[in-house]
Amino acid sequence: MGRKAEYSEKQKKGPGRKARKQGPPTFPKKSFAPLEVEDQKLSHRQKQRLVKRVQKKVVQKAKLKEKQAKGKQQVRKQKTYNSDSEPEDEVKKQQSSSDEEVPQLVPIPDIVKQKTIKGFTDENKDWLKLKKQQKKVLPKPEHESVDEDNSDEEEHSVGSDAEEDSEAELDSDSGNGFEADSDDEIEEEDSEDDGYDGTKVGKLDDLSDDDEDANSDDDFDVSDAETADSGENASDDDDDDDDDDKLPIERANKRLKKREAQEALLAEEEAQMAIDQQDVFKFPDENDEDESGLTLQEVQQRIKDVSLVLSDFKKYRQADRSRGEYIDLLRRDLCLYYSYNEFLMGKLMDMFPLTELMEYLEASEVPRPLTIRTNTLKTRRRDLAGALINRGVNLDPLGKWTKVGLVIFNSQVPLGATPEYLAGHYMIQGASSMLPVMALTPQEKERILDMCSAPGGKGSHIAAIMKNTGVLFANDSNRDRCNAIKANFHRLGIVNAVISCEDGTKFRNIISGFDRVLLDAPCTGTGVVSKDPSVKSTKSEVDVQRCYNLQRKLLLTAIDCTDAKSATGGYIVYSTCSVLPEENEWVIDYALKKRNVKLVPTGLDFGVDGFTKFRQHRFHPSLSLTKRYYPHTHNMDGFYVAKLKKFSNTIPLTKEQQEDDEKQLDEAIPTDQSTNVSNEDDAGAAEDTDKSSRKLLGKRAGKPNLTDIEAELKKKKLEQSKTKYVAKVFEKPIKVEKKPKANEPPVPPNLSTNGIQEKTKNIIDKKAKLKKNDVSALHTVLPAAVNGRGSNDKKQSAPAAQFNKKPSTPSHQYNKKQSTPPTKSNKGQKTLGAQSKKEQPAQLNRGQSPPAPQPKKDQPTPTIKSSKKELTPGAKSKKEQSTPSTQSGKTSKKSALVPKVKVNIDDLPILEGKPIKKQNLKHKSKQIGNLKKSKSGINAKPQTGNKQKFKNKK
Ligand SMILES: C[S@@+](CC[C@H](N)C(=O)[O-])C[C@H]1O[C@@H](n2cnc3c(N)ncnc32)[C@H](O)[C@@H]1O
Repeated sequence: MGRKAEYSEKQKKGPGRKARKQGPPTFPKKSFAPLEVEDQKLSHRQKQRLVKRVQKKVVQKAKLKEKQAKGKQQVRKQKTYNSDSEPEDEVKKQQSSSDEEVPQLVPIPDIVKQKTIKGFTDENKDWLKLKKQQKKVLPKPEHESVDEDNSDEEEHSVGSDAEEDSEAELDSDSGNGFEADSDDEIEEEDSEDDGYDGTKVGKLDDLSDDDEDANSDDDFDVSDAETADSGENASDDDDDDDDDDKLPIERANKRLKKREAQEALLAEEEAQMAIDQQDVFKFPDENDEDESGLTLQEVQQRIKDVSLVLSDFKKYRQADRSRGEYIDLLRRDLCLYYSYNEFLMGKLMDMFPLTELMEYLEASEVPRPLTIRTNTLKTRRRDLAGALINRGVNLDPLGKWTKVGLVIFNSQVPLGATPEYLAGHYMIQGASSMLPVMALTPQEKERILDMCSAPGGKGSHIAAIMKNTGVLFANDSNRDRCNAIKANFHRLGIVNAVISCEDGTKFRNIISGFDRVLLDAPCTGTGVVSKDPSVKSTKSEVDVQRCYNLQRKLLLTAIDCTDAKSATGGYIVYSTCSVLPEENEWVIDYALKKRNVKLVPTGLDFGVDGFTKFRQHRFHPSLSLTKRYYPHTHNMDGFYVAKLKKFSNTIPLTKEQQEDDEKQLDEAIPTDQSTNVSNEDDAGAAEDTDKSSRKLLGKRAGKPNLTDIEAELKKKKLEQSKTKYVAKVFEKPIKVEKKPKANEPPVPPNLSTNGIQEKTKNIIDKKAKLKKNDVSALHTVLPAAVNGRGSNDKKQSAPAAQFNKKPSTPSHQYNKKQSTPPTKSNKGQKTLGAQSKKEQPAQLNRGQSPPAPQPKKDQPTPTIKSSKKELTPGAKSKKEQSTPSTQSGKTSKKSALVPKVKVNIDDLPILEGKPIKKQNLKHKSKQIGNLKKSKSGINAKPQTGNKQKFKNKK
């Protein structure tokens, strides 16, 4: 029958050398467990080791138990603090899980490599080590060195029958289904040896549980010693097992961390106790005069303290102090610390919760990042960025929300003077300024109005999106700022724009039917405090009132200028750089009530929703569609954007209602206050207010309307300024203050006689005629004014008029002033009045326009000529009359006694007070020169001539 077939499978040889090379070794602990099962397969040596190991294990476990029993109580205490101290099983688990990491953490020392080169020549030389030296190394106290050397030795011992052993282990592995390869098994063997040899191994040798147990025996001693040394409590014992596989430095580190954690915990407890126990914050005494001597740090500390009290008022309050008192104190301190006025700080405190307020205030102290907008009419952002980077500008795209914005981190060149800037490749513009235009979503070929456009940042953005098609109307009421629009549009290559300089509130009478309107309204600028810190201390309630009234007027006009039936648009975007609800939500809420518009989403996917309520006020719920931007949340200036859609061109109000609205806006009184006024005052007073407000409207057309409060304030200011003015410059004339009866125009004292008044009137008439450039009339007029009182009249009445109107300084106002008085009186003035009437639709702007001052400029030239020709003969009489004028109505007799020169010098201060005209000044300085000469007795004759010239000229 032959021999029986041998079916028992041959032992698997396992992966060959090539396979061994692959992958890093892994050492799951279980792969070493089922040794009993595979007992028969163990080599003799292995069996010996196993026996040893089991013996040692028993001894070591007994020791361990003993130790644990001792330190149990202390360990428990420490467990709460020490997350690392865990039961033995867990420790083992941890160790086994950390096993895999160990080989990576501990590199094979060079010594080992050298040794392996000696002992082994195959690919295993890297990890197989000679065992010979083991005995020499064992006595070494240092764990690390022992570890290293040990490993070498044991590797060597394993290495001697590496192939066999590994194969045996692999078999066992395959039987258990674990993944360890032959290398792992060999390592395991080595580690076991280490354990038995009682050496501390810090790397591969620690991988098995048995080894840990074995090693822990020695380690206990060591760690005990260490614990004793460091004075640490017994809780460390728990970690000893865990620590076994760690280097001393790691163990020290662990202890340090533990200690730190404990200390932190204690500190926290202490702080909490201090808070709980402290007699919190002592409210400063009102009579305490140390207040003024507080340092900034002390103020800051007090802000913190009061904030703490307010955060848990019941707990920390001082019994006799109300919340209001704390809030007041906080407001004062915040004002002091951040340099705000109380009004604005109060507004901000109303808007933000305390913590957010602090963030807002802090953020407002820091300037926002510098940003630029690519002008897509001329370049692409990528190209621009490249060009600027080449110039040493460090930049980045501004954000995902914009395709044209770049943020500048730093620059070696001034960004307002690079060739790219000059070529119009970009506009320096705040990030927030791009938002309203994005919300407007301009379309090509549309008709768009930018109602308050200067200096043209947003306007030029609109034009760029329109790709220079359609028409952009860029309007601003300020002529100087209009020039800035012009300059920017030129630079940026905008060719589809019409720039106008009109009062926005009147724009509906000029042109309407726009597809879209952007109203970037004038505001208090409370959102741009970091740019203009003066806002913090200068803005008052009056400013806010004035702004929001103007804003409401402008918004209604913007809506009226929009065509609801526009095929592509019918949208209005309203924006401000203010964070105050009065200038934002209130304005929109007002427009929602007064016009056929509704709020639509802005299309901006970030920003805080607008308020639907603010303190006791409630707004239309759709106001949540509007967006707010803050420096502390969006790292951009405080800003507000709302988008309205006009759904009907009809105005849902009767004409009367509209007029009422207009009136109301012109009165510029917030509803609450107006009711107060009407309640408090009688009907007559109310009427008066009405009239005055209408007056204001007339005078101030095109300018922000004044509230009653504002008017009052202005009055006060005016009076103050008068006093100042009088004291400093016009002491003499004002002293004379013999004001004519109420209805009469003020007449200077020296002209108080009827005849002189008549002559004055005549002069005014004639001069009005002169403005018609009637030179022939001039020659007839001037002889009539020969006595020069006309000029004196002007001298004194002009300043009077001037300081009455002085507080409103802008040039357009000045021009207006010039045109206003003539309308009140005679014919010549009527002509002027007619002129000004013609110009009225754009009063502000026209007022600013150069033609208005021209007649005055022209005036002196012919006067001088004529004075030369015709006035010289009457010089004497002039002197006689003009002299007393300076002596404030005293008799001509006295004046006759006064030396001529002195009189004229006395006149000089009056000249100083006149409106500054360059021409006048020139002549005056000449005159002064001459007069001084004459005073010194030189050239007496020409002096009179000069003086007359001077007077006539005036
Ligand atoms: C916030 S700025 C406009 C900034 C501009 N949109 C930009 O992006 O460059 C407000 C402008 O409104 C102008 N303004 C003030 N009152 C106005 C009025 N009644 N009509 C038209 N413009 C007015 C101011 O001259 C100022 O230039």
